[in-house]
Amino acid sequence: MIRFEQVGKVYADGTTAVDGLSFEVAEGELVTLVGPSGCGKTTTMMMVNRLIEPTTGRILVDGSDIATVDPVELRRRIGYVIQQVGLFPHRTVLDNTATVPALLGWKRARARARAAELLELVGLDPAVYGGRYPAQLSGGQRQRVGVARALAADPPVLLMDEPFGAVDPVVRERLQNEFLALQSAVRKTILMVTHDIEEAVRMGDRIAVYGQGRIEQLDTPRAVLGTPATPYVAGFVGADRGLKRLSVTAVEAADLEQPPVAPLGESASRAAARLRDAGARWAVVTDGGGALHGWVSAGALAHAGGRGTVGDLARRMDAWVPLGAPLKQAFSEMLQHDAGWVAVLDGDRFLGVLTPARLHEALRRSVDADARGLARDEVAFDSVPES
Ligand SMILES: Nc1ncnc2c1ncn2[C@@H]1O[C@H](COP(=O)(O)OP(=O)(O)OP(=O)(O)O)[C@@H](O)[C@H]1O
Repeated sequence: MIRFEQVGKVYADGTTAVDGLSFEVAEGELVTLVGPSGCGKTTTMMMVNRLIEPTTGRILVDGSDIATVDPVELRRRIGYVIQQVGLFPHRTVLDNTATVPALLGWKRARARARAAELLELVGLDPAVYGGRYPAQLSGGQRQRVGVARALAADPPVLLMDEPFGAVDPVVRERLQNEFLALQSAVRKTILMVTHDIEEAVRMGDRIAVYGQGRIEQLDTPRAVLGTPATPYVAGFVGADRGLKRLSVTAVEAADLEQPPVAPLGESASRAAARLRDAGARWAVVTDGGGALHGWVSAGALAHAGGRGTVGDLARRMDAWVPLGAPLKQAFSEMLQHDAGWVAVLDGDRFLGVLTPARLHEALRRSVDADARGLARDEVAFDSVPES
């Protein structure tokens, strides 16, 4: 846990970088600090590992006032990931990753084994990359090594300053997703600085939106996008904040449509008759246990001339998302597979489909629910006026 109590920093030349900061990052929580250049984000973060000393107030890490902890000792308990990564150029990837365990006095074999494990965790095969030097890696690979190194000594707290800033947007999104998956396993307490609101929304359990030297709003991404606390925050999150909500609004069971379902073994003629009666143009195909197999069109069933089973005519269904995935992922699957709907699964069990109309509905209900302080399932489908 990291706790700021009335923390301020005035630099020697009289610049007030931050003033009266009081907030907490709970254990296992990831808080993103976002705001324009020069608003005090980096100063805030660097005070936590005492690379910068506050002029007023105090900061507690896991209950102890860090002013009373030896800075070197403190930094060993706090992983630090920075944009320039800061790998040692003349040390191999494995040795770079093992830096902190080595400083902590671990035996060489143990430190290297731990480093190899961490490289594996961030998606770098230690047998391939462990012996390379930083210059022999791509930008994205270097960033992964930076993350592996910060995690190597298993510190409870991580500070990340624009950790994915130096790579192109595609690699950045992949690294962000990988890091989120990693975080759901390791549950570190994290402060992450970014100037990119998209990144803040995607990564943060909560977002602190900075104005000049102070926090204007500290809340969940949904709340910041849905009900910005001040005109400044509204301006900062942008006019397209409705679109950004796609990233933070989950697919729920109530959003789904239930098309006809045909099991693999059903005869084509029976399925054709059912679809005709239902006026449906296609059906979802499941195996005997309710798992998604694919889909079949009414046309294909009708043309089969009464022969064969649904399984003979079924096509693959690649557009699917797990229940709870962000709406953005569902939308992206639709576009990528040029599909008019995506299947939604719980494990491999088919639950229903999300159509563009239902996606739009889910988004509008979520906006309405936030505005009224309700859960989404408390907002009736027809309560949202057509825009
Ligand atoms: N050593 C220093 N001496 C004087 N002023 C400083 C010093 N370091 C930072 N500042 C000033 O403090 C303010 C906050 O800087 P800080 O680096 O914390 O901002 P930031 O939000 O991280 O910005 P960026 O997104 O550009 O990195 C700025 O006005 C900056 O010019």
